[in-house]
Amino acid sequence: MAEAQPTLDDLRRQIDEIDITLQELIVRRAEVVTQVGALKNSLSGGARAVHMRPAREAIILRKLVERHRGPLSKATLVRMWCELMSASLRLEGSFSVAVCMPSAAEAGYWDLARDYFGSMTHLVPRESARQALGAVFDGEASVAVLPMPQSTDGDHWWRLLLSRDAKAPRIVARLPFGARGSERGAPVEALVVGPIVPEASGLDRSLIAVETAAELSRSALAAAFKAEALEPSFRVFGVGPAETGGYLHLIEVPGFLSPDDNRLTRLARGLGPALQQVWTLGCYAEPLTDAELGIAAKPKGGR
Ligand SMILES: C=C(O[C@@H]1C=C(C(=O)O)C=C[C@H]1O)C(=O)O
Repeated sequence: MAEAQPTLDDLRRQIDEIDITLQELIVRRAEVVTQVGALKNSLSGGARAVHMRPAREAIILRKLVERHRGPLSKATLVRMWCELMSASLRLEGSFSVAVCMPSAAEAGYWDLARDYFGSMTHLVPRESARQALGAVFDGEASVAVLPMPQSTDGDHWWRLLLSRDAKAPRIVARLPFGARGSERGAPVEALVVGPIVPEASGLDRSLIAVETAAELSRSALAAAFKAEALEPSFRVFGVGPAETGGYLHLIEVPGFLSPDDNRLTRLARGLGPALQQVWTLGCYAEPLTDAELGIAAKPKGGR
């Protein structure tokens, strides 16, 4: 005899049981997070600290995607975990995000911030990248969501990060990390900046600012990086003159580079007198790819 099909009530009863189990687990997770927050507060010695750990979040999201199965999309699961981790972060202490939003029509950074930091995190709009970053420097916001730098930018906000102070704000994440949600306007990319010590997630890219004398060519700069096995990509080439008269370049390299990495010392030596200064501005965990997220390649020209 064929087994009886479950009724709608049977299936809903199963869903109700699963929801109870899920909720119990979420309650337990929140209890552990509260302990993490207390531990972080005791380690920071009472100083006001930003508890976000983007590298740890990237590791969690990558593992989540790797072990996922079944019909629910990985992109949706990542979005759910982003909401969960941001809610956790708010349990540990105050957390808010200043977002570069020049006008109501340019809401791309807001959409990215909301997708990553969740709909309950306090987002504050600022008219320019410089103002959003200013909110972090003034302690009005924990982190800022800023446009990915381009050579054509009128205002190079990353120049405000040229500091040797270990507590200065740093680039710590890139958005979107998961799939793009519904967004307004043309798709944009952003960097997250905050007073957080950059950490390696295992698959990272680092951002370096290099100040050179005006005459140094792109190929000479690239050769010096390659000699140290640092494959450079120039995000911004030769804006200047800097305060000290040289030219500033924003360069991205694969991997995690801390300020005391000896490749930087050797790079400085290799560049010789043409080099004036090198700064590490932070790093970001490489975002999940469409292939990792199980998203089919888009047809050329389409979205
Ligand atoms: C719980 C932590 O704090 C935050 C919340 C996280 C989470 O919910 O898993 C992960 C990283 C942090 O941004 C942590 O640092 O482990």
